[in-house]
Amino acid sequence: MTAATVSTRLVLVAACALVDLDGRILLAQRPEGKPMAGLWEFPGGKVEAGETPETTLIRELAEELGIVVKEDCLAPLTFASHAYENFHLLMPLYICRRWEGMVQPLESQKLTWTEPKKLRSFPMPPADEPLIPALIDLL
Ligand SMILES: Nc1nc2c([nH]c(=O)n2[C@H]2C[C@H](O)[C@@H](COP(=O)(O)OP(=O)(O)OP(=O)(O)O)O2)c(=O)[nH]1
Repeated sequence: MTAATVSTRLVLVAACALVDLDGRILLAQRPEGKPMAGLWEFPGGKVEAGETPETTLIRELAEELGIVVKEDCLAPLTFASHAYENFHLLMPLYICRRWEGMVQPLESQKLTWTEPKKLRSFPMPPADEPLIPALIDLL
């Protein structure tokens, strides 16, 4: 089997950098018991059958944070393409500056708002590190 035919599972995850009025970004800590527990990530989740990345984010942001986001408030910024051991992650990253409701940790996850230039002080999944310069440039 050549490298080109080795099968790897492609997992599509939609993620969102929520940006507040001070230009800070929301990170959520992955809970104990999950892979990469303790690392800080952008809210989001796997795109399920029948969903678009935008509808996934609208669902996940409501479930995880209790906020209502409209599709036209989700702006694509960049994406991650990263080979994990068991799957290949393809993760579009959106920016959202406008939502309804107060951000709450509905899944008992720790949340933090951080300035873009301090993002590197939070341990993040390896797929996320290449995304940081795009956020610093934008904000
Ligand atoms: N939401 C999010 N997921 C990320 C980021 N970076 C990164 O590598 N991931 C990975 C972690 C997971 O393997 C996958 C997200 O899927 P998920 O949140 O539905 O998966 P999970 O492991 O928490 O839980 P499960 O649904 O598989 O039980 O993408 C990120 O910044 N945000």
